Amino acid sequence: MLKILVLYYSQNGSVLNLAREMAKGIESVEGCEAVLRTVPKISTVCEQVQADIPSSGAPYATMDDLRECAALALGSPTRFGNMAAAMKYFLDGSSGVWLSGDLIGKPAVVFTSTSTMHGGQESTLLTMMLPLLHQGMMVLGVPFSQSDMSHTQTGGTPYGASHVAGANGNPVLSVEEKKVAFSQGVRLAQTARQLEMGKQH
Ligand SMILES: Cc1cc2nc3c(=O)[nH]c(=O)nc-3n(C[C@H](O)[C@H](O)[C@H](O)COP(=O)(O)O)c2cc1C
Repeated sequence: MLKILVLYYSQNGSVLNLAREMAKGIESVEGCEAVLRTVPKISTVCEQVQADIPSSGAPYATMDDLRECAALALGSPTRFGNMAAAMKYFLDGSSGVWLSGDLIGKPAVVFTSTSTMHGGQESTLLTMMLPLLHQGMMVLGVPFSQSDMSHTQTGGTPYGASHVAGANGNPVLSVEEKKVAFSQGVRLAQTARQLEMGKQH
């Protein structure tokens, strides 16, 4: 089984729902398993620590999850046009993985959620790609052959799946947002599989 890491941060469930659709897409590809992981909140109060295991939801990711994955789907809410600090903090701790080169040549995708339509989805998605490129990953987008991309009235971008949650933070995905996220999971898993098969020859 190829383990594909779906690493996300979500406060109100929007990015979590995208992660779940992505995982369904991954698991629809034969031989691929989605491993859902999250990261803890961070605090400006340095003394404050969280339990090692969250009280509910996906377990916290470790650096070994990163090292051992065959591919990575990385999701974060948009915070002022960028990824959330909690995800950035986790990635900033991955220099050991960078030194080992364990992510070089592995495929990756990114996804996000915003409250507003023009609130920075593209800037978040594009900047989330940067640490992955430094890690040597091969970043995939969403092609317009995915027909929902041309019809969506909410989320779904060529840079990655997305959701527009609105002012009240509604985490329920539109049909198109679900389909774009699912298809991105499929594309990631199929690419990981093809790369794996190439190694075996
Ligand atoms: C500190 C902060 C900054 C935010 N910045 C933006 C932003 O730049 N653009 C935007 O449209 N929404 C912004 N939002 C809203 C979130 O991106 C949005 O509610 C998202 O759907 C949350 O995802 P989640 O439900 O997975 O936590 C911000 C929210 C917070 C708390």
